[in-house]
Amino acid sequence: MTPQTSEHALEVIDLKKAFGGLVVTQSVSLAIRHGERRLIIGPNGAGKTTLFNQISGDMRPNSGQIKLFGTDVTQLAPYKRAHFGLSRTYQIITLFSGDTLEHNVTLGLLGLRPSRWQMWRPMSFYGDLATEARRTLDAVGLLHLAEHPVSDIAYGEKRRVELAMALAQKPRLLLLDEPLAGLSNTERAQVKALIASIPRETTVIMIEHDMDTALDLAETVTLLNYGRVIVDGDRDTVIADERTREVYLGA
Ligand SMILES: Nc1ncnc2c1ncn2[C@@H]1O[C@H](COP(=O)(O)OP(=O)(O)OP(=O)(O)O)[C@@H](O)[C@H]1O
Repeated sequence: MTPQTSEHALEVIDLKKAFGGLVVTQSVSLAIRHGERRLIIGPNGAGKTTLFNQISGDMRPNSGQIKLFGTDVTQLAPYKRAHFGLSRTYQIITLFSGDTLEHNVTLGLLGLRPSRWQMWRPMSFYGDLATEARRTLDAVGLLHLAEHPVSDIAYGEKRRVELAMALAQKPRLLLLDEPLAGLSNTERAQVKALIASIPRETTVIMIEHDMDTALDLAETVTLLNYGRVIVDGDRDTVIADERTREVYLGA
């Protein structure tokens, strides 16, 4: 398939998804430009993660279309979408806790390679990947912990490892699912700075409940409720909108 050019990094067109009788994505359409910083907000259960799952290919919609950089990827498996430059983090940390940070990042990088991880092979076999993994850890200020098991490090540090793994793939489109959840103020500031430093070549879509922090990072905002887009547009307009206050801020 030849990737097409488009002014949009992502287009979601009339997407629908139901779990049995529960409709969680109701005719959702979105258009996100190259380099845009989009925040997705909405109450618990609004369907934010389910929308991400469909964009990443972890879940298939019942109907509708998803286009990455102008190419319809609706029927493609997640790893094929990754080839278009899509990368994501999950709401729940997905690292292997018994393994070292370096090993985890190496595994993440390996996801892009045709070869597969062989447990009996020494790390040195994956020389270039291990070097890249260490560079990745250095970029998020965690190189000194490279040899430590993930179970030894703080929650905020795990979040940074996860983010670093996603960034190491040099994504063109990055989906961040609640990257600030459960962090202390210090950790929040660190992760926020890391997100702010993501280059413009990467389009960023972020789900986040912590509006105080996340709004600074966003240019545009989409408010979801009961699986529907309620308000969509530039940040200040969405925040000032009556419907946002009704749904999200409870005013
Ligand atoms: N695999 C599934 N099977 C059945 N129902 C599901 C499944 N995944 C999500 N749901 C339901 O879909 C609805 C939307 O869930 P989703 O996690 O997308 O919401 P959310 O906006 O991300 O919420 P939160 O802010 O709490 O993370 C919820 O009612 C949830 O229980």
